[in-house]
Amino acid sequence: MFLMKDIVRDGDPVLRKRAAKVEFPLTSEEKEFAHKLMEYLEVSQDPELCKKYGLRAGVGLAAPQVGVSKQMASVLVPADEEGGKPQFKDVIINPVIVSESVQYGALTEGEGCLSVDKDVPGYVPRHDRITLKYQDVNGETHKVRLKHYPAIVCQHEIDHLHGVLFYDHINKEHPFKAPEDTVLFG
Ligand SMILES: O=CN(O)C[C@@H](CC1CCCC1)C(=O)N1NCCC[C@H]1C(=O)Nc1ccccn1
Ligand code: NI
Repeated sequence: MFLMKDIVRDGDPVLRKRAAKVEFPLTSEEKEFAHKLMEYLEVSQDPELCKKYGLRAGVGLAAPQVGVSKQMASVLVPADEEGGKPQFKDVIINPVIVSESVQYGALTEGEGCLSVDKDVPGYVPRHDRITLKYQDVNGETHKVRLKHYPAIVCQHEIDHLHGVLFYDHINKEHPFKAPEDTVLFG
């Protein structure tokens, strides 16, 4: 199981590389790796296990964050209300945003990253709605329309696969200035 010691931190060049496309069928090692990417999120979102293993709870984890420069990331966006099913849950492989809203969305409290230990305050403007195409571990292609928080999370993960970190998007002069009619939420 991945632990915090396995998570690569900002400054390591692997976080600034463009990750390689994944070929199908996946090797058994790649299948196991994809499972571990999701397992981290599941364990970290369980308060007891999170504490037991000293994890930082996360809703996404990209392969480069554990030193693997491959186009693969796990996303687990919890249900809005207790006990509901997750808003989005899958390991997205070779993801491509095929269309995106003109309108921006941003988390009111800004973003963080398991690979960035410092706080970087400011809005991270992203597309409020996206159409995402990706392959799952079985090589099945999915095309999903996401909006608001799930869309933000997937864009944060896809950025990692392109060597981009959240604070690259923060306006240096006016960190809490967002583009016109940005949807602020969270
Ligand atoms: O690339 C992936 N990462 O860097 C993990 C990040 C991904 C999110 C950051 C903003 C959008 C995607 C992550 O999850 N976090 N960032 C740092 C600490 C907090 C943590 C978080 O938001 N946790 C959380 C939220 C709701 C429910 C449970 N846990
Ligand atoms: Ni991150």
